[in-house]
This record gives sequence, C-alpha cells and structure tokens, in this order.
Amino acid sequence: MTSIDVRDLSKEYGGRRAVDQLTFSVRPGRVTGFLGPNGAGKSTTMRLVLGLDRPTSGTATIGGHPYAALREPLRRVGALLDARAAHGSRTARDHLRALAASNRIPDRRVDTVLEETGLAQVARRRVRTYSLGMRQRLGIAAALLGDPEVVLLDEPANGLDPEGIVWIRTLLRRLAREGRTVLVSSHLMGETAAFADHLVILGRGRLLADTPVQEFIHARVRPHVRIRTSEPSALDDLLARHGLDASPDPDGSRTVWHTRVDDIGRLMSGAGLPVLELTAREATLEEAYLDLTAAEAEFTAPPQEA
Ligand SMILES: Nc1ncnc2c1ncn2[C@@H]1O[C@H](COP(=O)(O)OP(=O)(O)OP(=O)(O)O)[C@@H](O)[C@H]1O
Repeated sequence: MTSIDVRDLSKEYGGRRAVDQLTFSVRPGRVTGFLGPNGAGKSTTMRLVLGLDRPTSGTATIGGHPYAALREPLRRVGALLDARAAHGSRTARDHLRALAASNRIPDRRVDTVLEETGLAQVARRRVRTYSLGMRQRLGIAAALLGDPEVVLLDEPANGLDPEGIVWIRTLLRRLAREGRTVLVSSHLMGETAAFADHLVILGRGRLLADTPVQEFIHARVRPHVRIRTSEPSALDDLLARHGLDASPDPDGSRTVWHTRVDDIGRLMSGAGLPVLELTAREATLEEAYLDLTAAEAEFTAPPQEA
C-alpha cells in the first residue's frame, strides 16, 4: 500500500512562502479532499509531490521515495494538474497512445481509459475541438492510463456538467474502494463532502486541518433544529424552561441549537403547542470550512504588501 508523505515541506518563490513547513500523509483506500482558499498552496504542494518543482526544504515522497526516483512513474502515480496540457493538434487517442508508448503501458489501456472517461466516441477528434469538460476528462484518462496506485487530481470537476460531476464522484469512490491513494483538490464543498472520507486543509501554505470529514463537520458546526409555531412566545418560554439555546429567525421561526427533532417534537406535543414546521438541519462541510477559514483570518495578520 502506497502513501504520500509530506514532511516539513516548504517552498519559497522570491522570498514568499507558498508552502510553509507542511507535514501530512495521504493514506490508501480513501479519498482525501485537499482544500484551502485561492493561493493556499494546494497546487504547489501537488507539484512538489510530483517532482515538478524543487522544495526549498523538507521532503515529499510516494511510497517512501521521491517521485523522481520512481521507475515507470506513470504506472505508480497518475495526476491531473492542468487540463490544457494535451497538444491541441493531436487526437485524444494519439495523445494517450504516445503517453502509453513512452511509459511502457500496454496499448489496450488507451481504449480502457477512453471508455472509462466517456470519451470513446470522440477519441478520434483533435483535442483543440474539445470543450473544457472534455479536456478535463482527457486529463483524467491520462492520469488513469498506467492503472496507478496513487492518483492526484487538481480540481477535476472544473468544467464538468452535472452528469460529469456525478461521474467523477463515482469514479473517485471506486478508486478508493480499489485501495488506491487518492488526493483531490476542490473548491466545491458540497462535492467534496460527497466524495471525500478525509480532509487536508491549507491556509497560507500551512496545515489548518488533517481530519476525517465527518469529525471536522461535527467539531465545527452545532446540530440544530428549526421550529415554527403559531404561538412563538409560549415556545420561547418552553425552550427557556428546558435550558435550550434558541435564536429567532427573521420569519418568526426559531433555531434551537444542540438538539434533535425527536426531543423538540416530544416537548412541543407534551406542551400542546401547534407545530407548523419542525426541521433537522444537517451541518454541512461548507459551514464547517467557512467557520475554520473565518477563525484563521481572525488570528492571522493580513499579508504585507511588498
Ligand atoms: N511559479 C510560481 N512563481 C511564483 N509564485 C508562485 C508560483 N506558483 C505559485 N506561486 C504562488 O504560491 C502561492 C500558492 O499558490 P498555489 O497555486 O499553490 O495555490 P492553490 O491553493 O493551488 O490556489 P488555487 O485554489 O487558486 O488554485 C500563491 O501565492 C501563488 O501566487
């Protein structure tokens, strides 16, 4: 089983730290979502892992070895960094065949990944005629070509239509189920929550969180229930009597924190209060992420202009 291990990794560009003393591991058999605001250092970290850039200090290894030391790297690690990387004048099929030939990957893999990424019907068209979503699929096809144990994808859902987004989610889940190590950056919180088991979150080049998705959400967002009744003041009295923390919403409903619909429902029916609405609010990854990044902004000085 192959992990990605990042240890004390730093990268400076002209004295500015894009990646700052980063340490984390990406484990096999799960999808790790790689999150952080624009400029947080996600792409730089991926490039360092892939040996496309040299660290200022620290190490990034795959299965204990730097990428540059891997034999037949495409058979070990597949990556999508920039969907524009393919030559526009080539057909998708020729692009993949050239990649396969230079990495001693059997030609039959080309047809397999074209099928897998839904490009088989358009494989003989030149890449320059492709939409962004089709290029994205081609980049993913190239990443999967060597049947690698480790897959790194930088914003793979970029440009995909709703059907493509469902497809990528299913693909990522399958890759993890097959025991592969999958690191995926994204700005789409709803999507990340749908495909990721684990999160690594960066802010200004530093590690902010390395945690299972569910633990992260539950630690940062309180569960709550929304209630609407025709007798709001009686409801307020009832909630206060039971020591429940409630806040009024603009439409007259109440949000009650740290509680469940079953408990509130029982309480209201016991008190004979009419229930017009009673809804459990599931905490979302977006809420938890925004809570983390807001806390981070509060405790970090703004960057100095040069
Ligand atoms: N080749 C480079 N030369 C100079 N600065 C760079 C270079 N590559 C990245 N940076 C800087 O490093 C920082 C991190 O950028 P990076 O692209 O890694 O962030 P990111 O988290 O991937 O952002 P996004 O979500 O916008 O893709 C940014 O301030 C960026 O301007």
